[in-house]
Amino acid sequence: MADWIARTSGSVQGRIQVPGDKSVSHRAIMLASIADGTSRIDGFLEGEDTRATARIFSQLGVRIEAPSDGVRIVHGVGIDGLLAPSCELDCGNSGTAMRLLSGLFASQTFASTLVGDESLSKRPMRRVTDPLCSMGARIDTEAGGTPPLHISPAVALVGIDYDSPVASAQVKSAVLLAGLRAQGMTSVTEPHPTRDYTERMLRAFGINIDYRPGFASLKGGQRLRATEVQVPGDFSSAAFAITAATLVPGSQLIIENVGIDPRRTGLLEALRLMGAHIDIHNVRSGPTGEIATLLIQHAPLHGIDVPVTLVPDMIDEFPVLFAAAACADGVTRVRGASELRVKESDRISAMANGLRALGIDVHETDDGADIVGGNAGGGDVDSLGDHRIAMAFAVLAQRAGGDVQIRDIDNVATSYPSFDTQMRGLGLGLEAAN
Ligand SMILES: O=C(O)C1=C[C@@H](OP(=O)(O)O)[C@@H](O)[C@H](O)C1
Ligand SMILES: C=C(OP(=O)(O)O)C(=O)O
Repeated sequence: MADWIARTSGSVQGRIQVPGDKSVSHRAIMLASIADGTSRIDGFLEGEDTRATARIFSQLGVRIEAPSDGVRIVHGVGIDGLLAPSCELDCGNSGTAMRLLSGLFASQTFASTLVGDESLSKRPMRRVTDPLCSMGARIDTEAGGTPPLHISPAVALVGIDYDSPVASAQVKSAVLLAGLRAQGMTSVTEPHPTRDYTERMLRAFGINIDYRPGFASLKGGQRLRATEVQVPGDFSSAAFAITAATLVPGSQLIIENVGIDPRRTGLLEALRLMGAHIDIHNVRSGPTGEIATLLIQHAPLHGIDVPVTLVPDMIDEFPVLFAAAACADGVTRVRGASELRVKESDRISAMANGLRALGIDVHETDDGADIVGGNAGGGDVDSLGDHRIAMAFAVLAQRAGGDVQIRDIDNVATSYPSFDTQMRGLGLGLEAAN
């Protein structure tokens, strides 16, 4: 189990591109694998989560070439061409992989078992198995609704008009992917619009799909056509450098080629409400939403009540928002974010405990926290094996009064393997502990 030591260094300076978007990379492999023909993916995230998805399709008979870093050539086998697996399919740490694949495999005529690591094995799966089973799928979980998922060969799925109780792109995507091979129409309505990459990318792969914010609908029985996918930089990875540059005096940072879809960039809004200086330049449209260059300068922050409507748009960015709040003047209140308790770790407690270990006052609630900005000191924090908790504390340490030891950082490789090298290149104080 590896640790980091992170500490204040100089200002954050430079120009970077962050690795490819994780959500788009997962979907690109999945859709290209079940398409007719050969697809090319550029900018693929070379992370453990997305590589796990690619490995699963290789185990189902899809030939996937990796001629160079970030490139995949996927020889699609068609929607009915996947082969029965001869082993359990390992989704690693990835909720996205397990939930989306449960939808895709629910309609297959072979049995499959989806397993995950210790963290994924604790995450709730009924949010996907309930709607899938009401379409006719047969999926068994552990007693508490947790993995492994044992998916029985499908008889015939029927379309569903699903009113999702949770704002989750993973739930929406699982139902839509099952709908590809279901009889009739499959529709999903969400309580709050979430990222629409599945919808956009299905359309790019030739599927006739109707969608608008908070709603998507498609007819079963269509086939996918191979295409080229250009994966944008992952805003959720950019979030760490954005926050570091905001927090450290004298910083000036440029991040190029980042996806700025509004369903992903709630953190920009929240940081701006707190006083951040972030400019967006060179906006252009791409197949998965707008892409831009971000220019960030240091600015002193003040506490805010994070608007509840922003929560789904920044769902993966709360760990680093907590870090920003710890350095802000006054109290930052987060509410309506109970989903954070069922991510790779319970992200509310993980952040609250770590912040307290550094001397920051935090009051937890069921669905959020009040973070009292102050002067963080050095100390020892446990990431609980959660990539985003580890990276958030690496950012906060740049403003701490002493060394911060961050425990259990290996899982950073799931989403951002080059994080430490890239951050050191920008001037952050971050090294492996021995
Ligand atoms: O669809 C996706 O790619 C994702 C959706 C979000 O999860 P939920 O659907 O559980 O909100 C997000 O937290 C996750 O990192 C990726
Ligand atoms: C929650 C995350 O991913 P997943 O749900 O795919 O594990 C994340 O990357 O922060």
